[in-house]
Amino acid sequence: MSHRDSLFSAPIDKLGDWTFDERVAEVFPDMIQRSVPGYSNIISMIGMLAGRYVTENSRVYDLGCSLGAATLSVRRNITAGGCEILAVDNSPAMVERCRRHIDAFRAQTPVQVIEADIQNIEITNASLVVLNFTLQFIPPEDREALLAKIWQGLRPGGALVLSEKFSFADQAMGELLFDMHLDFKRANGYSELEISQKRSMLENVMLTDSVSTHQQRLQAVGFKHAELWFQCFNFGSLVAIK
Ligand SMILES: Nc1ncnc2c1ncn2[C@@H]1O[C@H](C[S@+](CC[C@H]([NH3+])C(=O)[O-])CC(=O)[O-])[C@@H](O)[C@H]1O
Ligand SMILES: O=C(O)C(=O)Cc1ccccc1
Repeated sequence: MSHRDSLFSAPIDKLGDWTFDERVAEVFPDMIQRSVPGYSNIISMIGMLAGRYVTENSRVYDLGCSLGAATLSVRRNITAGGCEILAVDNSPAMVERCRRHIDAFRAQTPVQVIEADIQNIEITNASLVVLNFTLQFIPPEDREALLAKIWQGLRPGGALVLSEKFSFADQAMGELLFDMHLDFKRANGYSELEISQKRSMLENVMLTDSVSTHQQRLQAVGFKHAELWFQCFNFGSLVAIK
């Protein structure tokens, strides 16, 4: 169903900034699987968290949903009744494919796929919010305001899953984990040229924080509990409870 990512295999003249356009959307499942260590584990474990945290008559928000992988995992695992999933992305190419992808499966819980900037939507009555590798694309100065809005929109006891690529304060550890990620990409068939062209396109667009920056920000907006529950190299996921 999904095509192999060879978008950056030939030399590109002028490398612009990264965008989630048609071409990226077309190969996205292959790209993310080969680029993000732990991705499929995180997707299936978001489903397990949904089984625990999604309560009757509440909403789930999948912010930066891409093709809806997290939404589908959540939907498969919801046992509570009267729930609704809102899957939001600002890339028209992703939203169009996400709708088709989700309509291909039947299930109880309805899903609304919304084309919007997650910074502009309203969040209410949420028992679970998923930011699966999306906050890293929001300008750093806007991240706290977005998390504050999520906190406001969560029910007491509700959960936020925040998965990100991390930076590290310790330079030696940062280099080791970064290099292990490079090895992971090489092992998945990416060439040095593909790796370096993609890195340069992401440079201005995807700005990473350390785990402790994420923890401090979550605490600052009001989350009582926040912990890293998964990590593979410089990628991982936190869960925060209101
Ligand atoms: N301001 C924004 N508003 C809405 N969407 C945005 C914004 N900025 C970026 N996006 C969207 O966030 C997604 C990030 S990918 C998420 C993977 C998915 N969660 C998954 O579980 O497969 C992660 C990655 O590619 O590393 C893209 O689809 C963007 O269009
Ligand atoms: O490929 C990388 O180096 C990444 O950091 C992850 C990624 C995966 C898919 C789109 C953009 C970034």
